[in-house]
Amino acid sequence: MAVSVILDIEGTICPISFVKDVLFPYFLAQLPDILDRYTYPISQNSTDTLESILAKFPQATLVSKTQLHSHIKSLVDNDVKDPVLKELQGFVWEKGYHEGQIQAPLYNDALQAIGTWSKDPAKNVYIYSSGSVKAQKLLFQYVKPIDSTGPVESQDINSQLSGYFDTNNAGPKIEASSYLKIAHAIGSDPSSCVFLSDNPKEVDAAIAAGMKSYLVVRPGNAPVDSTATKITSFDQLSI
Ligand SMILES: CSCCC(=O)C(=O)COP(=O)(O)O
Ligand SMILES: [Mg+2]
Repeated sequence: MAVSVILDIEGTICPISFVKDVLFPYFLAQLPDILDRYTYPISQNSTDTLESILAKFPQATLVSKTQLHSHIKSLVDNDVKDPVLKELQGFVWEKGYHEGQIQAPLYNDALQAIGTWSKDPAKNVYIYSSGSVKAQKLLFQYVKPIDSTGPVESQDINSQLSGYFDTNNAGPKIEASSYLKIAHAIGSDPSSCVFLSDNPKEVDAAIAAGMKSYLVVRPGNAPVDSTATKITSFDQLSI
């Protein structure tokens, strides 16, 4: 039976430091200029893509640039996996990736395994991240091996992936129902799915849905208390 491998991103295939030290600071640096483009309160009927995303933040925060900035910054500072923030971040990071300021460092074992699995007719690789589908596609368009030094040409590995899931199209990552939804969407029985993540609550939710799931432990990840089977490299998997 075909195996569907479903991968988390941050802390699983790329370091948390890439998100915290590169993506988030880039986003926060762009934010004041982006908020300057609009008049306040933010319109609920705008045809402008970014303004229509901003309009989804709580109404009370839309009254002034200062209040909206402070709300968004607090979500980022506290690493809140807020779907509206994640949608906005995808659009803001786009410029950084396209202009060559951002490249995504992927762990070598993950990069190699994705390449190998994608060539195997009995395996498909999917992504399930809190980052929006737009942000996921950008990240996989501008990949570099984690150990590369100096400027390297980005690799676009989107063709190796069979589908993308986020909290908008699948639901919260710590609920079993989201994993059942993904299995249904990709036409796989949960028992044929393997989910890999650094978050024990996500691993537990996938197992509760009937999937196999492993906790990925990477350098820089916070210590976790979990009874789930742990791996430190995708090389340790036999799937
Ligand atoms: C692909 S978007 C960048 C990462 C991000 O914003 C995020 O929240 C990642 O969370 P994950 O579910 O992949 O741990
Ligand atoms: Mg993660």
